[in-house]
Amino acid sequence: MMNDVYYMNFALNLARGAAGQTSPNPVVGAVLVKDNQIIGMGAHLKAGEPHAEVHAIRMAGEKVQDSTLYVTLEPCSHYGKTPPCSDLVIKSGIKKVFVATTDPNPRVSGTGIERMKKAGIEVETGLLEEKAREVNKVFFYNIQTGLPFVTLKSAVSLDGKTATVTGDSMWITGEEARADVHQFRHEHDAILVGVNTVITDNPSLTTRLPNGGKNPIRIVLDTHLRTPEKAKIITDNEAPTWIITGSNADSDKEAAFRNAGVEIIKLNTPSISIKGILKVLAERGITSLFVEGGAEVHGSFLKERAFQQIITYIAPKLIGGKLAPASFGGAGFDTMAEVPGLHFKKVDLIGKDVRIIAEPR
Ligand SMILES: Nc1c(/N=C/[C@H](O)[C@H](O)[C@H](O)COP(=O)(O)O)[nH]c(=O)[nH]c1=O
Repeated sequence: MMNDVYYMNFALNLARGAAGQTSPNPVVGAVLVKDNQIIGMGAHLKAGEPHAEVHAIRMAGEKVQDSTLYVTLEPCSHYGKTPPCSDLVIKSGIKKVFVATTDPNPRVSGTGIERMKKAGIEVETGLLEEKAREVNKVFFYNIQTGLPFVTLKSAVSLDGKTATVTGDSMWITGEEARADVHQFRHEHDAILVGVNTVITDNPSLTTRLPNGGKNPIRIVLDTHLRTPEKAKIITDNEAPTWIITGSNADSDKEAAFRNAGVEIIKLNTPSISIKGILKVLAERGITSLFVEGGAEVHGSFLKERAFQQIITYIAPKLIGGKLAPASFGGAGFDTMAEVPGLHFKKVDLIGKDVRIIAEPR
């Protein structure tokens, strides 16, 4: 006899499977059960396509009558690109619904549940709520703030260095850790680096997972438009590239980049503020941002406390050198009292390296 937690975990795994595919929508999983048999399952796979509940109900067919639905997010009650799922649940004759967590959108939160209860369906909320919120932390943050969820990523030696004193950094972490990064690239709408990283590493910033994956939009913070015209991210046509510049950037170079299909976002201020660009990116539909550095960029995000999680890969190596760069540059803080506190959310061994996922307290 499988229990309710088992079925909701199954629905959460279905939701997680579509991570990186559904933006700007959340990931959602649904499982239909009758007489302790799974009769239907589904996940929301892409914005604009059917929701998880629709797939599960279609799979169940007429068996859906008097079944129990386990769904990781409250069934919608508004007409988006598809009709409301709460109406479909009612029409299908489902007799009980477990909802892991309610919709974070204050405008619709609880209305889907109310509608199903009014129709005589037994509804229980909160089963594995913590896990359900974690799996959609990007969506929840973006709905509630209107800003992109920001992840900072760095790869350091055990003594916190990102390169030797001569700038050599290939490689600090091993193949497994470097491959692990690509899953996060796949799951974020955009990836951001500073122009110094483009100049020193000439990265492609694309997602190379064994079975493909979605390339994030590539964003370069480049106040004075110093990005090399021959850089991979300008010439490879693998993914869109946006360069964010200050108001004094050289407009001749701008034209050359525009001709290469690069989007130039020229701010009306000479310098770049992180909070300012997050608003600009939100207006352009970016709901999640993966920041790969370098140190100056990380230092700016830290100073403005403009991040929601930090992913750090630590290699079992000691680079040393007083002048070797660390992962956070910039002015830093004068006193420990100013230093933002974090908490370690997840610690894993990835190959020979440690991966720590931390969040602001
Ligand atoms: N030097 C290291 C890293 N270095 C990361 C670089 O800053 C840059 O993001 C990479 O060169 C990415 O290149 P591409 O986009 O894959 O072509 N990143 C890592 O995780 N480990 C390291 O040892």
